[in-house]
Amino acid sequence: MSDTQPTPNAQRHSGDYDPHASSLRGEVDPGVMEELLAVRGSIDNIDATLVYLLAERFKATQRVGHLKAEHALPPGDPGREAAQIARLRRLAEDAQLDPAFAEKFLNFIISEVIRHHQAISASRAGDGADPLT
Ligand SMILES: C=C(O[C@@H]1C=C(C(=O)O)C=C[C@H]1O)C(=O)O
Repeated sequence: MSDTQPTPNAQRHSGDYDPHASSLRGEVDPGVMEELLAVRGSIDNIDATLVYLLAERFKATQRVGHLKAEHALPPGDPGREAAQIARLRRLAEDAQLDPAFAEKFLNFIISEVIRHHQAISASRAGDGADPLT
């Protein structure tokens, strides 16, 4: 990359991350290690993308949290969640991803979102609780 090009966020904020860090050094054939590192480069790119996607999703759900608190709506919406989970399970099947994993992953995220919504609502109610935002 030339000096005049802006550095992508993923590289700018990677700190002292060593993409070659491994406990396998010296134990693996150098050719195998080379291939492993090439694949790990893709894994690192995917992980960085996941972080950015999750950050955007949480920005959106925080807006929903404030809207719900403002209008005294409950933090969770089980009807919406059931529809989301059914949809994600179908998408996972199409993508050859384990649907049970997709469901568990979405439930994990949603439970964190609901926790945030509860905190937003509590802080609006003036009970001194810190919002998790
Ligand atoms: C974001 C919302 O709040 C909760 C979180 C959801 C999510 O993370 O997708 C979905 C439903 C709600 O339980 C919402 O109601 O849309």
